[in-house]
Parts: sequence; structure tokens; C-alpha cells
Amino acid sequence: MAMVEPLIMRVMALSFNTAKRAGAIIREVMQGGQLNIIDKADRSAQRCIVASLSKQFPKVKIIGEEELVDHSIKEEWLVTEVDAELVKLNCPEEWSDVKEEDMVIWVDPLDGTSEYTHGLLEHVTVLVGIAVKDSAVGGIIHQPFYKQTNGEMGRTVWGLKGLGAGGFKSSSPPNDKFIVTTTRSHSNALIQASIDALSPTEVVRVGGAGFKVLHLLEGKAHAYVFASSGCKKWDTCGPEAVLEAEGGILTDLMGQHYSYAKEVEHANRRGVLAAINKASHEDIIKKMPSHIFEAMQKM
Ligand SMILES: Nc1ncnc2c1ncn2[C@@H]1O[C@H](COP(=O)(O)O)[C@@H](O)[C@H]1OP(=O)(O)O
Ligand SMILES: [Mg+2]
Ligand SMILES: [Mg+2]
Ligand SMILES: [Mg+2]
Repeated sequence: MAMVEPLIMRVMALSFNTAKRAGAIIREVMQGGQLNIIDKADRSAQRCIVASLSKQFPKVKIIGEEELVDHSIKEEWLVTEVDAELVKLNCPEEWSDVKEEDMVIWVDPLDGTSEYTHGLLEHVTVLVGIAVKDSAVGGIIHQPFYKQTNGEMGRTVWGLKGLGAGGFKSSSPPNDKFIVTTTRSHSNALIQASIDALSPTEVVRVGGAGFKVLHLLEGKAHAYVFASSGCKKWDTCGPEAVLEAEGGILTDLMGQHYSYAKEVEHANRRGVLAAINKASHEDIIKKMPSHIFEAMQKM
């Protein structure tokens, strides 16, 4: 009998290929230059991901950002092949018996919408987050408009807690600086006050939760700070898992992990705080003025 890989590895490896396919759809829509380009791009991308994953894993709860009236998709959008390398990697013992009923998949078919409409295409990512019970465990961050050195478009970053991450070159940010990345399009006075309190040497304003976490993974920033409530579970589940598989940490502004269980509310009401390691994360929480926490708690 052929060996069947652990469920979580098959889910990771199919998510990897569906995120890539969704990225190709987003590029096609952009090239087509149709009206309602955003609706079309994110709905089509979500259809591709949800239909492909639910066909192979019917009992997994999948929660996507976009509300779809129907789930019909073109046959060519159905992804059936798993990534052959990823599926073969050693599954951490902890996840070897995870069942479909224990999983929740959070899908953001197009993160960085505002940047997509402004032509800042590098900021756009496709996010798939795999939660086991209530915690973010696996993630895919696909960047459809990333230009590879060989001219190929797109790259797919993955991470699984206990195993590690891949698809990018891991790097640490400079020791003599403190670079904070934050929102480009949703800023307000509270967000600005929270950043000022940290006295960063540089602030990098870019779009999307996926792209900001890529900044941490690639050593372009030390921390991601968002003292506001606009982010949702599908924005952070995948990025949190990838970052934490690499030794980083992503929580709310108070340092608590969000729950990704199927029944939780979608909003990340208490903001987002991510850092490249635990020490830096704790240090930021210590520096954050109490009035920021108080304002966040009222959100
Ligand atoms: N106020 C908001 N309203 C809607 N979406 C938000 C808001 N704030 C953040 N988001 C979502 O979180 C992502 C990260 O936020 P930001 O880019 O501002 O740092 C955004 O790209 C957006 O996801 P999406 O583009 O998928 O709708
Ligand atoms: Mg998003
Ligand atoms: Mg989105
Ligand atoms: Mg949106």
C-alpha cells in the first residue's frame, strides 16, 4: 500500500499550490484590465483556494475574507496536485495525528487591496493560514508580483511550527537600528503615537499583513506595530505561523496570541504586534504607554 503523508503535510502542500494558482489568477485579472478588478481578483482567487482545498479536505472548516454567493469555479482553477517537495518533509510529531475536524483554514485571497489598486503590486500577497484547534500552526504567504532573479513572477513562502520555513532567504535586521514596519493606508493618531513611543530609527510604511511579516523574515524590519482594530484573522493566521516557525512572534498589542478557532470573531480588535524574536517583543510591550493599551481595549 502506498504511504499516505500526514494530513497537515498534505494540507500545507496543497495550500502551497493553490496559493500559487490564486496568484496567477490575480496577475491575469490585472493584465485583463477589466472593470471591478479588485472584486474580480479576490473573489476568483478565493474560489480557487476554497474549492481546491474543500474538495480534498471536505471536513476542514475554511473561512475566507470574501463573501461568495456561489462556489462555482472554472475547471482549470481546481488545483489537485500537492507540492511534491513540501509534502515529503518530516512532519513534526506534534501535528502527526491532527484530523480534519481539528483544523481551521483562514484564507485572505488578496492581502494589500489598497496597494493593489495603487499599483504597489509587490505589497500584494495571497494568505493561507492553517490553525489546529485555536492556534496558528502552518502558513503560506504567496507574493504574486515578486520578480525572481530568473525573471519568473511570484514566490511562495511557507512555514510550519516545529518544522521551519522556506521559500525566502532568512536574514536578521541591522543591530544598530530599530526599524518598525506599519500600515501605509490605514494610519491614525493612535497608530502614530504607539510608534513614536518606541523611538524607531526608521519607519517602513507598507501594505498588507503578509508583506509586513515578509519584512521581518527578510531582516528589513525588527517589528510590525498596528495599534488599530482593522486587521482580521485571515490577515494574521498564515503570517503568524510562518513568522513563529522562524523564531519570531505575532500577537495582539498586549502580547496575547489570538485564537483562530472556528467560532471566534473575525476582527483582531486588540491590534497586531510582531517581532523577530521574543526578547524584542517583550521589550516593545514594556515601552508601550498604558494609554495606548487603554485605547485599544475600548475598540
Ligand atoms: N481598517 C481596515 N479596514 C479593512 N481592512 C483592513 C483595515 N486595516 C487593515 N486591514 C486589512 O489588514 C491588512 C493589513 O493592514 P495595513 O495594510 O493597513 O497594514 C490590509 O491589507 C487589509 O487587508 P485586505 O487588503 O486583505 O482587505
Ligand atoms: Mg488582508
Ligand atoms: Mg484581502
Ligand atoms: Mg479587504
